[in-house]
Amino acid sequence: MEPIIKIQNLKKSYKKRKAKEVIQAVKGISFSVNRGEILGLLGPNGAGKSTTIKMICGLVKPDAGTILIDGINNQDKRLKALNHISAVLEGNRNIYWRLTVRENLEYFAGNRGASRKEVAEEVASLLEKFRLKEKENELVNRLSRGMQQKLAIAVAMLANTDVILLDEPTLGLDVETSYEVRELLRSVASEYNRTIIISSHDMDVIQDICERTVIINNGQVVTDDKVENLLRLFEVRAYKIALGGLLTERQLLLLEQKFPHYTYIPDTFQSSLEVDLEKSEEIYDLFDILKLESTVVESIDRKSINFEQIFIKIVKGEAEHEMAQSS
Ligand SMILES: Nc1ncnc2c1ncn2[C@@H]1O[C@H](COP(=O)(O)OP(=O)(O)OP(=O)(O)O)[C@@H](O)[C@H]1O
Repeated sequence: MEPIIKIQNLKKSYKKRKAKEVIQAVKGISFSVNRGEILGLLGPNGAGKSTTIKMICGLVKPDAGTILIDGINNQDKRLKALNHISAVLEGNRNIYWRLTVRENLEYFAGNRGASRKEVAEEVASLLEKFRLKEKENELVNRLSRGMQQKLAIAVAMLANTDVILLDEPTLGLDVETSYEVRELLRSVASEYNRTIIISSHDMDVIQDICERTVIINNGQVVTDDKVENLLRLFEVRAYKIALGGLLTERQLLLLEQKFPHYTYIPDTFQSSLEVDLEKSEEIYDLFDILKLESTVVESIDRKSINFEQIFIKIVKGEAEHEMAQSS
């Protein structure tokens, strides 16, 4: 099936107002988004995520490259392409702060030209699904951040677009509401077959609900893979070893040469050593180094790695070997 969004070689530079300096925010980004998929768009601060999202929504004009939305070029046929997208960006500007929850839902449902009966049914179902019923007559500006966020997502759903773009959907939410929003997003994608693109710094949320992630760094895509694959790829050869004493200078030097990204926490009674192996066989090299000074190995465990740690490795460029071996 054709992807719902296809981005090819997208570029965008900004000119700084006073200085003559040009900032290349996006330097040739390409990726696709499949229908019904929840995709995480990640990257450190300033990587180019917001610029990319704004170009997809037609808020910023690219210098080069194409964005096809359901096969329609969003430069040539802007309105037709944008009919497929709704966005909940920073500050939830897609809802009216001086209207109540119910008024917002009725307004946006009515906007689509639905009949009174349809509007009433849809509003009732969304109030129920998003657990907003008890606050239906509350003004938006008096709601908690979590309630506002749920309403903003409900309103984005009302537009009936194929794609919903969300910028930091769980930012500032308490744990319980964050889980509720995650659950809602999962069901929006599966029950209503919507495609969701999430930009977030919360790796827990990404690991929890995204099937695939596109990681951007310095204006370029550095990883485009399923979350599951990345977790498997990185988990498999990370070891945590408890040692019955300290390592010597000589051992540390050899470790540095063989496993440049090792972590060593010295302790006279029980030191800890964490090593990422490129190949499983390298465990023997590690044992050779330990054997040199007859270091006692008290335990050896597979280190569990979460998505946040993987993200940091990828962004710091420490992941080249893992990525190269998987491709
Ligand atoms: N309107 C603008 N004028 C000038 N420079 C800009 C503008 N918008 C973004 N930039 C610059 O472009 C680069 C990419 O910014 P962008 O906001 O796309 O990154 P981001 O990945 O969304 O970052 P964050 O996670 O901090 O929101 C940054 O260096 C930023 O300072």
